[in-house]
Amino acid sequence: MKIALLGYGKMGKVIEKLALEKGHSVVFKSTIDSSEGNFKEADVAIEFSAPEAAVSNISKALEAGIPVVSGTTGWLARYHEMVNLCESRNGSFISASNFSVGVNLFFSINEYAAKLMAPWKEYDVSVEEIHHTEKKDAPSGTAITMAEGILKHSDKRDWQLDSSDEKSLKITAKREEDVKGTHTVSYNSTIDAISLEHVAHSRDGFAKGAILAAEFLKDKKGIFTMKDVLGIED
Ligand SMILES: NC(=O)c1ccc[n+]([C@@H]2O[C@H](COP(=O)([O-])OP(=O)(O)OC[C@H]3O[C@@H](n4cnc5c(N)ncnc54)[C@H](O)[C@@H]3O)[C@@H](O)[C@H]2O)c1
Ligand SMILES: O=C(O)C1=N[C@H](C(=O)O)CCC1
Repeated sequence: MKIALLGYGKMGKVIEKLALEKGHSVVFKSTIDSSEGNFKEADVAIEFSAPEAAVSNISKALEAGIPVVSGTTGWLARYHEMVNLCESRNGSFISASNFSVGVNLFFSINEYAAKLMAPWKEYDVSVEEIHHTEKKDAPSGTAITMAEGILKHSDKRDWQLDSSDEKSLKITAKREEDVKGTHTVSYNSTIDAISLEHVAHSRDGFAKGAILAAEFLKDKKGIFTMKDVLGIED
């Protein structure tokens, strides 16, 4: 598979290493200042750039007829525009807040726990995420996906960063040197506490999942999710 890497920072570099180990090739790499290689030759584009760059990168690839796997977070208020563009071009698109297999299993565990906990009103639920200090967006896309999973089964009205309003699901975002990504959902009562946590030890899980998504998407048309890629039921 010939890959175009749109964004060649921490994630682009790990994806390149693991893709080459799997026998794929990287025919194009772009950063904010430069681009090299042949974009149009790619079978698939893997986009991990920056919140302000994602829409332009994804649009360029869809307009060129190249299937797009996008991992960039912090731009999803414009997700529907990319869905519309993909549909109008009969293209192929997967976006995920987190491509790691473990996190996608964790998303299902999180929803199951939220459903189980729903009748037990003495427990207050909250989400915490910790990432490295270079991260541009807060809360993380993963924390937002987790919050959306909890809200499906909860009386809370919405999620809010650092909220003290008890009608909102509180998300706390912490930034610490070199943390790859830690997500915790906690249920606290005056009697006890239950927490579920996912800890990423490296960026390899995100990169492996993005390559799996690219392999899945390469010869398909339409809009897919990581649940489709991994065969996880709703
Ligand atoms: N979905 C996931 O599994 C997952 C995992 C890790 C990171 N991320 C997200 O992916 C994004 C990138 O993460 P990172 O750690 O690689 O960041 P990074 O800052 O290390 O790298 C970003 C790269 O994008 C480039 N870039 C910026 N604007 C660009 C543009 N207009 N065109 C092309 N390239 C551009 C930068 O030059 C840089 O090379 C972030 O939004 C992060 O939150 C998602
Ligand atoms: O390093 C990052 O930035 C990460 N971003 C994603 C998010 O916002 O959830 C996934 C985890 C790593």
